[in-house]
Amino acid sequence: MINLRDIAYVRSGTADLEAAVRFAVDIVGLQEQERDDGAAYLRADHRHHCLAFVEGESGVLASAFSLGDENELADAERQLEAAGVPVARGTSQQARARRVRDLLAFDDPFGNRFELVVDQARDARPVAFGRSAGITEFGHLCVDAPDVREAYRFWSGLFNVRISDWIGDWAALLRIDQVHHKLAVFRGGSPGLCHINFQVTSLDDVMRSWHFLEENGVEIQQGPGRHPQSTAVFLYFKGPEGLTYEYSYGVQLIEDEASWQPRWFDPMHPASIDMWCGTSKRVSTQPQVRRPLGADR
Ligand SMILES: O=C(O)c1cccc(O)c1O
Ligand SMILES: [Fe+2]
Repeated sequence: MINLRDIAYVRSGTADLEAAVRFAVDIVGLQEQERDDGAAYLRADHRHHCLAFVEGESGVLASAFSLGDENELADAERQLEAAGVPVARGTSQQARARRVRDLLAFDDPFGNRFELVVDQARDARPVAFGRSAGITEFGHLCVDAPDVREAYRFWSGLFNVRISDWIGDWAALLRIDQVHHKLAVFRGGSPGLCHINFQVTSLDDVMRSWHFLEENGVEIQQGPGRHPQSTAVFLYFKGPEGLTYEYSYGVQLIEDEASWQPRWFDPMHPASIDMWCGTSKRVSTQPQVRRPLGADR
């Protein structure tokens, strides 16, 4: 089993690097750590960066997890190849571009590109946030997949990934440590990044950001609301080129691994994504789990 230690970064292609960076800094509140060779690195916490925009075609390029050391990376390569998953070992140039010591890349069964990295650079300085959104850390990443249960079988079969909760077969919330989830898989017609999440310090941060985003004409995708799964108060909003961001406050920890029982939330009810809504009778026979990216994907 491959032991994922933490999420590391998301790399996203952008046709307008300046617009992507300005939004990430001025609106989301991240720090522009540096630019280098057509890429811009955005920081939220101790990581050198958690989001890299790369000049080129729009769309997610890769999502990365960190492993413990080079031995675990070599072992992961062996295990993936033994499972018939093609692996590409990163070059020193690619590692440098990611500010890691070494990496490998593979695709999930649906074509989502993932990278496993070791020794992601850490920055010991305080984060110089673009605005005071209250961000504490890069919280989780969510990818799209046509078959969420197949995605779960892939991740739980090869990695230390456990199911924390289901929203029907529309979404799987997956943990690799005590945090309720660091990886989520949403049902989508094609591979892609569903959203990237940042944890914030307080409920006030979520609500203040809501007003800030509204005042700045940013498209709110959903929320403020409260997820019944992690119990986090959330707010999804849309950045340039369809990149959806999520702030959330209050994600629960699963501290008693042995006794945790995954729950199955009814996707037909809006309260399954936002427990503050949908108190009227069931209003539709269609799944109400409004994907943060909208059902059209
Ligand atoms: O935090 C959660 O529980 C959650 C639930 C559904 C979808 C999400 O994006 C979430 O972050
Ligand atoms: Fe989320």
